[in-house]
Amino acid sequence: MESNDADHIRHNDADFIRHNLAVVAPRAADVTSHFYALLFLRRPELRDLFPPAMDVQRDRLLHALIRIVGDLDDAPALHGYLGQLGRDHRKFDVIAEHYDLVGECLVAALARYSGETWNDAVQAAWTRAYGAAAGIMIGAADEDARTNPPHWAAEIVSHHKAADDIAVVTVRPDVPFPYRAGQYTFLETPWWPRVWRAYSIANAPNPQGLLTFHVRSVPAGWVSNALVHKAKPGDRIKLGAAMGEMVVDHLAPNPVLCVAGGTGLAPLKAMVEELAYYGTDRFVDLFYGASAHSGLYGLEDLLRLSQKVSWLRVRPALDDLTLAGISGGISEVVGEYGPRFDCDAYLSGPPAMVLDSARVLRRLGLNRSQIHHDPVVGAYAAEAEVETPTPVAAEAPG
Ligand SMILES: NC(=O)C1=CN([C@@H]2O[C@H](COP(=O)(O)OP(=O)(O)OC[C@H]3O[C@@H](n4cnc5c(N)ncnc54)[C@H](O)[C@@H]3O)[C@@H](O)[C@H]2O)C=CC1
Repeated sequence: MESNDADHIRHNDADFIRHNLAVVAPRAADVTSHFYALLFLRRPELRDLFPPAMDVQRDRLLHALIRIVGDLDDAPALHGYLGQLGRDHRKFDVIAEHYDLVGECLVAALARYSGETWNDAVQAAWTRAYGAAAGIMIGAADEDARTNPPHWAAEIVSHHKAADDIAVVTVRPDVPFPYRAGQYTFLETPWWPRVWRAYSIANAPNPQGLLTFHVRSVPAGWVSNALVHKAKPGDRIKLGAAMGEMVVDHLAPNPVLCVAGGTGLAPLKAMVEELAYYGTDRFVDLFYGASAHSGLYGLEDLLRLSQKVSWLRVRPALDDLTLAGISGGISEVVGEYGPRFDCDAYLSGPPAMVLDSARVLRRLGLNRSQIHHDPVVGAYAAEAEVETPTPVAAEAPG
């Protein structure tokens, strides 16, 4: 496949691609299955780069395509996303020479499910666009390789159960792992090679270089079950590069609203820690909801911190119980106790909670630019290892 160094996708090509993706959308699962079948037929050895079960992988490809097509008219966003994707693919041992074959298989799979709407113009548009996208991914991966390893090996240094199904796992990477509070990363465990799952880092960067993760085991969740029930100090895992744009500016003057649901607390806890570290003047109102009491496993630490500093207020809520005068689902609670109109809001928890809270905040008058959360599939696919959410306006890292 022809490779194109252009760092943008032509306007006309974008129209052809959008139209074609709408045509194949009802058969999207077949397109991705066919794509991988072609890829492994042509280069069987590439099968070893992927996990034994391909369902999550197929969804990730689809989400990535949807995200790319959604950003076709926004060159900086597209560039940023593709760069991140290129860097992230280093952890799968993907190298530049794989990209041409991937492009050929993708175009062949699209052609097969496009029926009579497929023609030379559509093929040329996909080929050029893929060449440009691959060029950006390869460039970002090469650049990253100058300073970073493809992944970070790390040792588990502590493991404790915060509840029957929740573990707080702390690891020490062998070499420094650069990240910002609020970001997430993908983890690979020794029990499930090639199966990477996203978790947010639950602490701010610290001089010891330790990273903590909050993991809830979900039914049939391979990685989460291994991390909660099998992992112990001394075990070794791998981490992909840090990703995500949900970071907080500790110098801004306006208040911060955090809405956490269950283990979605992790990135918000890291952000609060970072604000504490820099001695912020920002007022932080943290709503923390869970469906069951065990989901409030992080409450004690937060309350302790809120007693020490004047800028943090923590308001827990349980779905069916009144706690400190508050009860109900966390998005309703936020709606009722209302944020300040000039705040920056950070949301993290189950996808439905994030979307619901965002809707509530919009209704209360916050702009889109004031509301921050990870991509609605991306980080949350973390624990949704089996039921992958429907790809609405979504991306999945990897
Ligand atoms: N472990 C991690 O690093 C991270 C985890 N997450 C995600 O956070 C979620 C945590 O789940 P659990 O601990 O089981 O939380 P949970 O089931 O205890 O729910 C937490 C809160 O979300 C609200 N909620 C749940 N479903 C809702 C819905 N359909 N509409 C509106 N609100 C809803 C509940 O009212 C509750 O207040 C998982 O989806 C996980 O993938 C997100 C970011 C990081």
